[in-house]
Amino acid sequence: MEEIQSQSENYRSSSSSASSPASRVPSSNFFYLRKQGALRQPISFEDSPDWEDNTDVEVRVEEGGGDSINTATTPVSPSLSKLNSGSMPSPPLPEGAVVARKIAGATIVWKDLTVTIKGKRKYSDRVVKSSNGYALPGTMTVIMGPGKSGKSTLLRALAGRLDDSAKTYGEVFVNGAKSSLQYGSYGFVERKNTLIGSLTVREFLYYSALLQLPGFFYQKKSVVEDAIHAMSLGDYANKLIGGHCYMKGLPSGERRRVSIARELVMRPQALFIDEPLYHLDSVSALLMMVTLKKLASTGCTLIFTIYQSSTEVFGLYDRICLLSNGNTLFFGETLACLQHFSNAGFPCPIMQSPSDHFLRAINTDFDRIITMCKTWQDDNGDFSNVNMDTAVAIRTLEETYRSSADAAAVETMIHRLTEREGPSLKSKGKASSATRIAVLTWRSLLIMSREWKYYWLRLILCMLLALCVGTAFSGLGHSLSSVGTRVAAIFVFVSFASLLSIVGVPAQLKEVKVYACEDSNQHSGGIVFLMGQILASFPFLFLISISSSLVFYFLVGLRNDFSFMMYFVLNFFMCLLVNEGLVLVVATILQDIFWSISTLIFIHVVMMLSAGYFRIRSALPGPVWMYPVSYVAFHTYSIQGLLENEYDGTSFAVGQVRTITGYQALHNVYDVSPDVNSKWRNLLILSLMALGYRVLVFLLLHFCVKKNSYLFRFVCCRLRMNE
Ligand SMILES: Nc1ncnc2c1ncn2[C@@H]1O[C@H](COP(=O)(O)OP(=O)(O)OP(=O)(O)O)[C@@H](O)[C@H]1O
Repeated sequence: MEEIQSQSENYRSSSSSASSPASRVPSSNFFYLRKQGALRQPISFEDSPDWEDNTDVEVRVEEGGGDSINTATTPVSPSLSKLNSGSMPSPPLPEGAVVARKIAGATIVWKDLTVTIKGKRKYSDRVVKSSNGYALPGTMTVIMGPGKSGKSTLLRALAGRLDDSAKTYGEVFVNGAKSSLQYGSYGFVERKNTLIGSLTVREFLYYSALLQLPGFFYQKKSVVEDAIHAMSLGDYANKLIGGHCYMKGLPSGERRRVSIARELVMRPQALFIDEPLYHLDSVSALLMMVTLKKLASTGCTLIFTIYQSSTEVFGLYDRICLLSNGNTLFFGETLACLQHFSNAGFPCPIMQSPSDHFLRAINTDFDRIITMCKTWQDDNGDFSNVNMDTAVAIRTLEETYRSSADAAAVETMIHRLTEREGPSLKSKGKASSATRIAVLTWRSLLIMSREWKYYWLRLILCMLLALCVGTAFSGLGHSLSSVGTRVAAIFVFVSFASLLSIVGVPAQLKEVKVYACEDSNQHSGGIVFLMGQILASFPFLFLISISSSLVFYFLVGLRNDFSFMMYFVLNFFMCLLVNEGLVLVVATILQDIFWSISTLIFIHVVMMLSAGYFRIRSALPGPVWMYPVSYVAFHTYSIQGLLENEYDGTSFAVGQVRTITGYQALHNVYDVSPDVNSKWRNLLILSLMALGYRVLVFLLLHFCVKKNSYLFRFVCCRLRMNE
């Protein structure tokens, strides 16, 4: 807490303006007065960076075990020492201090940046309109505005992460050059945390480092520890992210910091965060911002979006880009923004949070509330400090900014930052695909073994089902009259066990979400994910199939031969593998637990109906039920194979002299083939189906999740509505 206090003390002295110095701010605004004797140098346009060819990276001194990221091999980037020194005062050198290298941040400049989004029909498809601004190493630049003002879109445009439906016009410069950010040089943290609850913070970051970075396993430990320290997660490092029955999971603030730490293992020069304070209380928000401020002080360029923040948190920002409906209402230092509002006729009242004031002035949603409360307001005095229609206020602020010295100063700064190219940010090495498959397999194995709802619950349910079906159909004997009942037993066991596999949907869905997040940051790939997933699932599926098959097999009294029994186990294993693929396909498309489960139950019921038990397959109506449903239903091949395995080479006595083959005994009850190799053909079809579903999942991941297709957006849209 001491640390937080000392950092929050600093914020009061942390902002000064290039064009609107603190002297212009009313002295009554006590939050924004510079502390006497503060070490911070005011930033001015004379401080614009000079790119140096010097290969040394500035060093910073940290007390033992300090929370900085050591960047011993970080390549040089522009020396912006003067600007860097502007964000936080460096502490004096304590004795025995550990020398840590600073990260060479990236200078990001955007000029006349416009983003249009296809399909966004309301009013205009221009989501960001001619935005100008810059972010410097060692500083925190915040994109602020009401909901749907284009904050996330601008952030994505700067990071080069817009999806295909968006078009960007204008220029983005990285270190003075018109180029995009390369792999490893930047990190992007999405608004929603996608973490793995069954791993500890340290494990989660370690596996993430293994997926992201090339090199030996032991080398990743130090980057993970650095990321843990940088995000002040030391106390939580060995805690399970999702908790367990006797322990609650990580609080939301710590979860958010873990999401950020994941991006830090790459030691990025720039970090983009969409809403770091999303759903955080005021204490967690302040702790988050102080931690980010500390991270920025190591040299990293931080850009993030914020909807609203407390006064204390607001004071920590270096620069603010205020958006409303895609228009830039202000870009510059935080103090200057207050001055800008004052100049436009909307001074921030004393004791009111600047961010609340800004949003109050430019958020059109307030108009509705004011109208709604008109009568009450008349009786209780005016609770609005902006006595103007919001649309007019926005126009006034926009025009005031356009003609202000702040806008001119930003243009001058942009010109200076882009007139010479600095060192380009090189792409960092990636872990090889083989390493990634091995890491994902191991990680999935760990998750599957720890999350009891993944496979353990299914194992218990399948065992119980085998016991129930086995006892219900026990003592059948091997007479001709038992054929129909035996077919029923096999059908019930296979169909119901496959149906029970649906309990794995939530876990599968989580895996898909983690994949989507990792893939968007290029930490994973479709094939890598599928290989890891399928390899890790093998031992669990085999365990389920062998244990439940054996119970069922012996209780019902199927053929007493090892090879026939092993075929039964193998067939049931393949059946579970196909079903796993089907579950993955549905979960990938629908991305929602309720809809995935409902759809899967419906698919299973339809497949059971067409599997040839309720009505023999050859008698099913041709269109739909026969073609294609009965051919697509994996139940058909599995049950057919199992029955052929059970009755192949058998014969039944009919009367005194006549005998019939197993095939003849069966073919009136279930559609089987007289061919002796048919059971193996059915097994092959099942394995091809398992493969086919994986290929389908790969295509869906590639074209729907990754490319953010219309289908995927439609589904996401519907889910957002559900939320
Ligand atoms: N992929 C997309 N397809 C269609 N419209 C989009 C897409 N992305 C953003 N938009 C639209 O662009 C506008 C700005 O969205 P954006 O997410 O950038 O705003 P925001 O300021 O971050 O808002 P919020 O904080 O509410 O998410 C919104 O009207 C949104 O509906």
